[in-house]
Amino acid sequence: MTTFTRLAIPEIVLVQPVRHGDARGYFCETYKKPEFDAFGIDIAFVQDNESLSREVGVVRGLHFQTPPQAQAKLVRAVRGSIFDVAVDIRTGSPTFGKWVGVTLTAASGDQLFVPHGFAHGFCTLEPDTIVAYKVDAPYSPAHDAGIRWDDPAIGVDWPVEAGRAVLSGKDQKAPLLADYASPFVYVAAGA
Ligand SMILES: Cc1cn([C@H]2C[C@H](O)[C@@H](COP(=O)(O)OP(=O)(O)O[C@H]3O[C@H](C)C(=O)[C@H](O)[C@H]3O)O2)c(=O)[nH]c1=O
Repeated sequence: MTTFTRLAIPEIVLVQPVRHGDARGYFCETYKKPEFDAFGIDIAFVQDNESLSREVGVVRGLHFQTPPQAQAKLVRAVRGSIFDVAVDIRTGSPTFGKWVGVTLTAASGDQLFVPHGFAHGFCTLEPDTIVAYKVDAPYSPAHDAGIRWDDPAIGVDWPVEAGRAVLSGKDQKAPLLADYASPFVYVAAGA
């Protein structure tokens, strides 16, 4: 059975599927909806993504899609490894502007679930790292948004020096969280 562990921000969940090893290698059910339903995550993924980052220190993020095309994500490294980060951008949240980060490696098969209302990004820890992730809304350029990866008010402890990060032009120009009117609003669990 897959293990689900809520992290310091409880909406962010470490997901650890079982690998069935044998002399050939292993078999792993990398996603099984009934297990997510049983844990209490009601999700219907509609798109699978994959990105290759050739260098160590590639930072992709901090990204999200705005409502009504907000995306929850289930992220894993299928080659190499990443430091994966989620930032709470839900206005009114007790953890607004706070972040959690975990190391995801192809070797471990660990995954991170990031729900709506969180910016997501990662930094590669090995060359030629491939990241695969499922999303529950299709890509919508009109709803694609981001905040600065190195926003000092968020203070993500990235494993790369600021001047050595490999960034897209878009990510270099992203706004600080303080300068961004987040469209996400916190709703307490069970409210
Ligand atoms: C996200 C996405 C991108 N694209 C196209 C758009 C560009 O022509 C090209 C690269 O896009 P971008 O620079 O936004 O790719 P990343 O920097 O890896 O973005 C991702 O980075 C972080 C880690 C995320 O969590 C998001 O899923 C996503 O924003 O792929 C598509 O065609 N479909 C898509 O779903």
